[in-house]
Amino acid sequence: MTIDLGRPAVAATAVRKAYGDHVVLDGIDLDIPAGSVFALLGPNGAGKTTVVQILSTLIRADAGEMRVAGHDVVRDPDAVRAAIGVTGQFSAVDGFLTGEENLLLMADLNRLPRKERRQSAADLLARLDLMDAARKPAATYSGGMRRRLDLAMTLVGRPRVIFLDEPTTGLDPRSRRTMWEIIRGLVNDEGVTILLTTQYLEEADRLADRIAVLHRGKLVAEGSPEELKRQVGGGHVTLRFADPRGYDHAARTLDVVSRNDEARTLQIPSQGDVRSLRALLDWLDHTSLTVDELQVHTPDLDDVFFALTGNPVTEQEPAR
Ligand SMILES: Nc1ncnc2c1ncn2[C@@H]1O[C@H](COP(=O)(O)OP(=O)(O)OP(=O)(O)O)[C@@H](O)[C@H]1O
Repeated sequence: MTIDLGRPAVAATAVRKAYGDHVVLDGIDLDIPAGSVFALLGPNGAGKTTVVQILSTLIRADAGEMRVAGHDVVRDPDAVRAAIGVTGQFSAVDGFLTGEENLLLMADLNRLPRKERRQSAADLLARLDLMDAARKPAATYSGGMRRRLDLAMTLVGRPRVIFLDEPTTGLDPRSRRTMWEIIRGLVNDEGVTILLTTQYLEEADRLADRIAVLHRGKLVAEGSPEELKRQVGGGHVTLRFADPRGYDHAARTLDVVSRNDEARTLQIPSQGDVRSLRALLDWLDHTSLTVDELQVHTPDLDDVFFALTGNPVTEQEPAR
């Protein structure tokens, strides 16, 4: 597999798409270096799937220049299709076939040499943690297993650029973590480029080298996870105190972002990292204050949207 590290795997400028007078994408620019993970973050209806559909040649933009894996999306869609893999919210998995049969079928469709097909299927089943279920019908798979099989099917064609549309939406935390490990492994081991869409800041944070936030048809922020979190802030620890004296003392001494005198709770800014939590716990120990409850709140999509747009997350009404 060729790895063109540093060269853009996806380069798009001024991409526009409207449905009637619904402007879904209002001039979007993307520049994704090969061998990196890029996360497009936004709530329901923000236009994330539309971006994936346009870049993967499934639908046409109204305007804009787009190149994927070096090929022009409009003028050379076949070359783009040959270089990419897409897994979306609607899976290509056939429930009547076993995991292995689904992969062999895909190998067939991708015209893999006959003697490589079984090996390719076996390798992918191992890599995607599906060995135990290889001979079971996909209809019996859990949501996480189905997503992994779907991704395995995409990998049969050895794509250089992979679009993952909300790869973990609806999965339980354990399946989500397994998926994250697999995605990160793909980038580290094979140098593929991944554009993933997500509604979860935590997912973008864990996986992406760069994150862009989509809001009302425009990218309202772009940067590394650290840059974005710095911009957003929003992390805090909530402390609930057992008695009013302790509460008053803490309220006077700590750096408090908000307080609720009735519930005797204080919110202290914190990114939730071990060092600042330890410092806070040490201080509580030292002062012998009794805390009934401690809750850590790490920034999420709500915080991102509030910080960047002044609006809470709602289903996105596209620009008109
Ligand atoms: N074929 C279509 N005809 C009309 N409107 C459409 C069509 N496809 C998408 N839209 C609208 O475009 C907007 C963006 O949709 P899109 O699916 O790209 O959002 P999304 O960010 O992927 O959201 P979700 O997380 O719900 O998938 C929505 O308002 C949607 O209703």
